[in-house]
Amino acid sequence: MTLATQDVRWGVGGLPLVDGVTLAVEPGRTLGLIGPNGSGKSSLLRLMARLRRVSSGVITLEDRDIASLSRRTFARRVAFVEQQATTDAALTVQDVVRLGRTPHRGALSPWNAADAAAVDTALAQVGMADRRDRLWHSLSGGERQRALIARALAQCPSELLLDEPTNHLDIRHQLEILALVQRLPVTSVVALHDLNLAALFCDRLAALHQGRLVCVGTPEEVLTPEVIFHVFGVRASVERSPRDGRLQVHFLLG
Ligand SMILES: Nc1ncnc2c1ncn2[C@@H]1O[C@H](COP(=O)(O)OP(=O)(O)OP(=O)(O)O)[C@@H](O)[C@H]1O
Repeated sequence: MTLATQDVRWGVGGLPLVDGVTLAVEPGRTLGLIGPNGSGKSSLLRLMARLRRVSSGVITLEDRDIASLSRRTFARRVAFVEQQATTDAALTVQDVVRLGRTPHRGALSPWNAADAAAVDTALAQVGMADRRDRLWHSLSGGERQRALIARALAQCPSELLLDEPTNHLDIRHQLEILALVQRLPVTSVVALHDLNLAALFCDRLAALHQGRLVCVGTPEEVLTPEVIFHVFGVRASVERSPRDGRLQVHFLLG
């Protein structure tokens, strides 16, 4: 396992917001975090990204407590694309993506061919190469999202954490970005609201409810009408598409 959480708890003012979560992500696979608003997905990702410290329990990367790793070692391995991340409006797309190279460069080392290649590849992967000179403030919400994903990819991480990466994206870019994440030889943890996209692109899913892990397994195991009702309070039927055999969640109204 590359990234794993063991009985992780975190809360504010005595209120548990992540409550005893034990999870492991298999190398190279994509784990989807699903759950309603406020169920703890972002909080868990922020703990895994070391932006917060666990109150108890441990998060490990290759069996080492992430709290014991140097900042640089951690940043060379793990990239995080936050929800609603902001950046300096005076920067260009290219400037922002170049920031992803920071963990790989010494304070005095010059920008080199490997840095440039990583930035070029990342921009191409998210379809932003033609907008590399655009100023941040001139970008649409979806273009910003793609630029932030490119910054994470330029970091060349072995673990990629994504909080609602498809939030601002049109359907083509939603499909392209998630297909890219699935295809990349990195271990990914992705918070997603769209259950059909989660079923399409994640190898395993973890369902959170009120900070607790309710169910973890393959999309078939997790996306059952019972789990969907328990977690989201919504009635659904789950079928296999006669066209391609993929799992499809239909929400039942009324
Ligand atoms: N710093 C904080 N102080 C107080 N409460 C917080 C803090 N951070 C998160 N919370 C609360 O913790 C709960 C979990 O929030 P979190 O953002 O992890 O949920 P989420 O599953 O990512 O939700 P969403 O789907 O809306 O993004 C929410 O009730 C939120 O208000």
